[in-house]
Amino acid sequence: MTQKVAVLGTGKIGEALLSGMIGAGWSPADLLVTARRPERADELRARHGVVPVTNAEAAKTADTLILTVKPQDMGTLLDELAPHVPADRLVISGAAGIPTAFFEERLAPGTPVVRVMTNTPALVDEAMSVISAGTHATAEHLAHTEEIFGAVGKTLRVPESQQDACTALSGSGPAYFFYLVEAMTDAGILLGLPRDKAHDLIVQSAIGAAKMLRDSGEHPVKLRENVTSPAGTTINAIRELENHGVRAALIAALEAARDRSRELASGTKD
Ligand SMILES: NC(=O)C1=CN([C@@H]2O[C@H](COP(=O)(O)OP(=O)(O)OC[C@H]3O[C@@H](n4cnc5c(N)ncnc54)[C@H](O)[C@@H]3O)[C@@H](O)[C@H]2O)C=CC1
Ligand SMILES: O=C(O)[C@@H]1CCC=N1
Repeated sequence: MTQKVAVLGTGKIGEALLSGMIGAGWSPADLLVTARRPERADELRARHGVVPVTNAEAAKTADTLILTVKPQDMGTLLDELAPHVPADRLVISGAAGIPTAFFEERLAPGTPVVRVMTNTPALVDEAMSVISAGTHATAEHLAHTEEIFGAVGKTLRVPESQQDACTALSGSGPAYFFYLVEAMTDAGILLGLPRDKAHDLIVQSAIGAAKMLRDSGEHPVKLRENVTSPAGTTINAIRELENHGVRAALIAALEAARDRSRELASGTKD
């Protein structure tokens, strides 16, 4: 039997996932989508050939439901879905903060729930998706979730107690790198480079550094030491980063993101 997968609330993350799944060989005819606005549903059908349905239809028809609405919209979506979701459906949440218990309390007893935190590099099949089982999710449900999210990048299983930390690290992680690139490009302007050239230099340096981090097997400290010549340029920059507390700022920033993820657990906090 064909496995139908529905993405409910198909915004940025939902569409990235769909696109990756189709690229990995899923048939668009087996992918159902829901959207709040009819124009958005039409756009998704035109772009990907997927099948727009209502939330209730998705709940009745699909074997796997992937919920990708904002955490603050999850309670309303679940109120709408709960009467229609049979207990043998796999429900995957892609929302920040919301624990699997939130879904289990609102859906039929025994419904398997898996929580996933992915990130926007899903758009280029380089996502990091972190996966945790709820009370009733089996090894098979986790494997199916890995198959879906494996279409857009890497996956890692973690205990649900680590999800808020992972959200701070990899869920929000791309934003920190974009922020760094933005700030370093400004520095290039200060040093007299045209913006487009500064941007290209930084982006290629970021790609090179990311590949070395992933492929060299070296610790980041060693990689940084290799750049840092005695009495050279880099150590002067590093001293300024330390003087300005950048390491402490990053630690505090990620702690704040983790705390916000915890706050979102109720599914109502604006
Ligand atoms: N943007 C990011 O970097 C990441 C986001 N997430 C999580 O993914 C989820 C989605 O985030 P985005 O894609 O950025 O948001 P988004 O706002 O682009 O997409 C959410 C979509 O859900 C739709 N929606 C809301 N209520 C609905 C309903 N009842 N029925 C049908 N559609 C409904 C909205 O119209 C919107 O198109 C969030 O829970 C977020 O925490 C996870 C990892 C990374
Ligand atoms: O900022 C957010 O809440 C979402 C979750 C992780 C990345 N973006």
